[in-house]
Amino acid sequence: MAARGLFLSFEGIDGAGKSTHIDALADAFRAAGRQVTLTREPGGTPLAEKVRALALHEPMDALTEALLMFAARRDHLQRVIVPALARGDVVLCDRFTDATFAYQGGGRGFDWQLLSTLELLAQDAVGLEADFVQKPLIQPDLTLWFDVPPAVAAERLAGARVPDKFESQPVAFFDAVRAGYARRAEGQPERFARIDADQPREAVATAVRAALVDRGIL
Ligand SMILES: Nc1ncnc2c1ncn2[C@@H]1O[C@H](COP(=O)(O)OP(=O)(O)O)[C@@H](O)[C@H]1O
Ligand SMILES: Cc1cn([C@H]2C[C@H](O)[C@@H](COP(=O)(O)OP(=O)(O)O)O2)c(=O)[nH]c1=O
Repeated sequence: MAARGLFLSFEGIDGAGKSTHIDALADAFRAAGRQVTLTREPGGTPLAEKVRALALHEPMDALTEALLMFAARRDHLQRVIVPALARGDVVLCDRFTDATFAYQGGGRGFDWQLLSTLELLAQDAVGLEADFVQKPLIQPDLTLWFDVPPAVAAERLAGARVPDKFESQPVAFFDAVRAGYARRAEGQPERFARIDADQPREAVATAVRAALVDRGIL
């Protein structure tokens, strides 16, 4: 029988350094004999990638943004994440629902309770043919939160790439996004591993591995 699927998400403000560590982690899981599905949000399916292009570049109000994120997420769950977990893959997802709470909730100030309602609707296992999922709400097994002061992240991003709609926000926006992540982590401490990302790359990589080893995942 295939190993049980494992769902890991990677979170943090833009420039925290999460993308830097995902490929190495994928290699570590493959070396341990696991099949890996690497994916991202918003995105991961043709439909969701179209939503990504809109959400990252078009101005819109926070409700429209939140609805688009959850619509993209449901398509992503149906077409990629749930089938991969059913096969027994390790799913490494660059951002998931915590980003909606942090960016649309924390950053843009959208109603937290309403986001929780949308989360229940979009991630309801019923209708996703996920018989193997015991919980009604599909969530990552573990979320690695790369936590870094916004000023440090901004310095890393300066000149690194052309900023999208979110990346060009002021530091105060990212203070609010970071507070959104902290609120989510406080609410679900067993699902979150906070990684101190304000360290050199090697130290961050060591902290990431330690978080997985401590939980018996690697
Ligand atoms: N620990 C680190 N110290 C300094 N720079 C880093 C560190 N980790 C990543 N970077 C650099 O910071 C930038 C943003 O990293 P990236 O992994 O793309 O962040 P994210 O995916 O969280 O937005 C990249 O140029 C990357 O090379
Ligand atoms: C998943 C998600 C991302 N976002 C934002 C956070 C990021 O600024 C942006 C895209 O994330 P990301 O893939 O990290 O950007 P990049 O490829 O440039 O590293 O979308 C939301 O606002 N809400 C969401 O639900």
